[in-house]
Amino acid sequence: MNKKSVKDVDLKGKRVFCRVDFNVPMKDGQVTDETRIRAALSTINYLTEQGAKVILASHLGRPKGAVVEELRLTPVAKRLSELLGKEVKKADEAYGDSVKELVGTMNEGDVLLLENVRFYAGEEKNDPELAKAFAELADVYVNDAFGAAHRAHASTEGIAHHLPAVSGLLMEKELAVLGKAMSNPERPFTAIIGGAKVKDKIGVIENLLDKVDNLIIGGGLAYTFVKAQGHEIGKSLLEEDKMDLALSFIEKAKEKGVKFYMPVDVIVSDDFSEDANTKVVSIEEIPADWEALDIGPKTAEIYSEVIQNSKLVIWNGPMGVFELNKFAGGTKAVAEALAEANDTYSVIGGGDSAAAVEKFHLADRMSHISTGGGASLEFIEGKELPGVVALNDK
Ligand SMILES: Nc1ncnc2c1ncn2[C@@H]1O[C@H](COP(=O)(O)OP(=O)(O)O)[C@@H](O)[C@H]1O
Ligand SMILES: O=C(OP(=O)(O)O)[C@H](O)COP(=O)(O)O
Repeated sequence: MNKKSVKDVDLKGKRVFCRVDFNVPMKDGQVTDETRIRAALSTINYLTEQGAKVILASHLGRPKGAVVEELRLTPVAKRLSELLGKEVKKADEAYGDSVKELVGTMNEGDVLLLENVRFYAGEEKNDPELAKAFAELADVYVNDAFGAAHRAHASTEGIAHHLPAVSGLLMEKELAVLGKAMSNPERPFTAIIGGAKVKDKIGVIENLLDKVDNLIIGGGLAYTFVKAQGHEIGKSLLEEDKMDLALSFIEKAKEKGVKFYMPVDVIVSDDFSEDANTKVVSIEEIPADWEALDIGPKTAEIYSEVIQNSKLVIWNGPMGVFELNKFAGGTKAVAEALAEANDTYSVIGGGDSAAAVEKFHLADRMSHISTGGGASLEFIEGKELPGVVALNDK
């Protein structure tokens, strides 16, 4: 990476404003998935070991510029403190005199977590005044929030214009892993794109066709392609205005010699529920009143074989509605194939894909689970991430 990292600056005794992505799932005031907190530990430990005074900042949820009690970061500070094995002070604000006072009492190696930066309207607007107010708290800015790097906000972008600005270790790792995957991929290189956000993912497919050897389409995304080829898809997910684009991708794949895999069979259902009637049908035989909610067993077998024969696989988006056990088989088969493919480097991106892998207890058998869904997609699409662009060049 051509951006400076925490390893390139002197941190001893410095006040460091470190933006992290602690946007974690919570229930009844408890953190229910701490993946993102754990992922930030290496940077936080590095900063404290170097003798920095560590001021952490994060958003949580989408409070839209107002204080929302359930979105305070207090439970996160508690969990972080347990994981670090040391006290983490928690501020009730994210800038201003009370925070300055707290920072003034910090010793080298101390850790302070600011309040949710999205309690202030200026955060998402990238208000220069708020960016300046954040910057006044510190001597150095570190961005370790890969999951929010696609947002140009006051704490992810604006602040970087006021202080020496470097990446954290997680940010560096995410960019290195994804950068390697996209620029110098081991081959055969396979991308698996599924899920339900058809609009968001169309751009990714276009860019991927220039890079991959195999492109596998699954999940709700598949049926726009199936319909575009003239087949009945019943009530399956469809983005009608993307059908021409879908066809153009199939053509582009042919021109580029990319093998394009689509489901050959699917599990159809007469209702979107666990007690619905289901059956396996070939892709040409989806009944008009039914909805395809998972790939079928033949498709799962074909996809698994492609995975086993790949050296690098990027997977974003489940193959079916894995939240319901009846439609989890395709996603599970893909996750298992990735887990068993020992020679395959596997990169999982996207909140639901990561959750699926967790659900099947296969997370530790993947090579890299990205902390960013939207961010990893935008990176793979070839877009520049504002939170990275704003950092100092090496
Ligand atoms: N055939 C399908 N029909 C409807 N929804 C689907 C289908 N396959 C997968 N999904 C849904 O897609 C959602 C995940 O999509 P998406 O948000 O695009 O993935 P990710 O978060 O991994 O990027 C899941 O909730 C899953 O139930
Ligand atoms: O959870 C996040 O994004 P993701 O679900 O795409 O991984 C990030 O914390 C960014 O959050 P945002 O999409 O509210 O800006």
